[in-house]
Amino acid sequence: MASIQEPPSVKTTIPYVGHLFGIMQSKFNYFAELSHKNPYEIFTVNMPGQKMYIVASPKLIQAIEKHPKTLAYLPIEAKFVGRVCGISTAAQNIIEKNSNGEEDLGMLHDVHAAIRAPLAPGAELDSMNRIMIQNIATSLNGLIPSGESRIHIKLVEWLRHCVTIATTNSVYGPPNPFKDREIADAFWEFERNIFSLVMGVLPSITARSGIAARAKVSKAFEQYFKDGSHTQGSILVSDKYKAALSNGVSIEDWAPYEVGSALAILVNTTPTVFWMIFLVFSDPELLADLRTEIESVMTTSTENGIVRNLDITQLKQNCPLLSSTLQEVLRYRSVAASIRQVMEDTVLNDTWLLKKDSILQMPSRIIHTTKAIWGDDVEEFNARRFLKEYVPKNVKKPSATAFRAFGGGTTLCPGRHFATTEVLAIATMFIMRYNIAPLTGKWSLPTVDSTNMTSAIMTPDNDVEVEVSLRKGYEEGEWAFGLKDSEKVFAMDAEDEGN
Ligand code: HEM
Repeated sequence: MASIQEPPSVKTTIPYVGHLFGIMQSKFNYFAELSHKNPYEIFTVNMPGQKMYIVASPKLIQAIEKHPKTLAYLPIEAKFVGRVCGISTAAQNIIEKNSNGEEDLGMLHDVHAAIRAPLAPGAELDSMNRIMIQNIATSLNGLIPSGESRIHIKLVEWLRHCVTIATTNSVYGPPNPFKDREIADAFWEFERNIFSLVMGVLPSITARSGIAARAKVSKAFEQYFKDGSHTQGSILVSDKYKAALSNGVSIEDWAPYEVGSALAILVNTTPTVFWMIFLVFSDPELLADLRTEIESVMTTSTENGIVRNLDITQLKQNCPLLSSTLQEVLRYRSVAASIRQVMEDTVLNDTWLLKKDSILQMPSRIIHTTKAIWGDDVEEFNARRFLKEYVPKNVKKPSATAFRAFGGGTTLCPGRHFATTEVLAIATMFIMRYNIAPLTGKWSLPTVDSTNMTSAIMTPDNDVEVEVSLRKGYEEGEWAFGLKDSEKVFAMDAEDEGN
């Protein structure tokens, strides 16, 4: 039997002041570079007052997911929710009680169950998806004013507003607080300030504008719940609210918690759709191939004028290059941290001893940039990488578990079905309907240094100003989306395969 030992320590050169900085590092290349220089399947990074284990192997990640109670996520969320959301001590105590869902009890346990059910394939998800795609069609139908053939936009800003409105209208229903542009802008101001809020060092000075912005969105949510507006929203919003209230949380505390929850549903979709559009339009050959593929499933009716229909179910099932492109965008731009707290000494695979109170991280950036998994071209964007017939150079076909953009195990992103529908809807309509050209004349990949700790996808440091013009031959008529029921799961993540 192999000897049991703690993972080897690896020297770091950056000064850590706490594990929050460790989480930030997983957003950039730091841990990936460290891991590629020290090819262990798991290693230890010692920080003052905090030991952190960094995992670099998909096989070991699978072993970790088998210990959801001892290698747990919810106690970490319980610790930070107060700082992110600014809730009362009474509510913080409720959240921390049974935070690991002991005996299936506890507020976080109940809220998480209320999140997962409506976002799983079924009638609830279908109804949210339909509202979302309807809103996207409205935004895109109004992008170029009637009678004009082109417009200049800031791509990130435009996409962020389109995604914010489509997602929140679908979650919060007609009385959606985000419909008020001031509330939506305040939410994004709060998001920009998350790191200072979580750090908690003199927040009234370092996170002043974030606190004010959060209070503004929170007030709007307080009114929303007091008016009973959640009864007009999705089951997602009303069941979460019921779960919180039944655990004794007040409306005044649930409102700021809801602001924090909105981070999960909003922060990753805009950068994903931005990179998808950027990477497709900057590669004319890929753009042409995608247009041919999507054209084969697009239908056009002329009964009441020209109406072009993009059926999302068809796109997901019958456009392999489109699916592969989205998966590769997610692989190439993912910076998910996937954090766990070690609740008690745990031995993995009869080999690695993980000590109680340590933090465990499974950064997607390490797995997604390992040559031994993906091949020598791992650093490049290759839209064909996920096609069934694609043969990578110098390596076996990567195991599906090496795709970590939606995390995995107990924290596998429950919004992945909704998110892939949203990204595909926006991206395919841009691809089929418009030409896009950067105003600088050149597609230059933006840097991503300001990527925030809440983001699982790199966010561009600068916006990209583009000219969007109507595509020749597609100037006339209306555009719409179709969506059949989601009984058949679209398996973009290995954990959905076999459904
Ligand atoms: C392309 C867009 C998206 C990406 C890449 C993404 C990715 C992720 C990742 C990596 C996690 C953490 C997993 C882990 O720690 O192992 C996560 C968590 C989560 N995501 Fe997503 N997400 C996206 C969109 C969405 C959307 C649209 C929703 C809701 C409608 C959503 C809801 C959530 C929730 C509620 C969690 C927390 C789950 C938990 O704590 O157990 N996500 N997401």
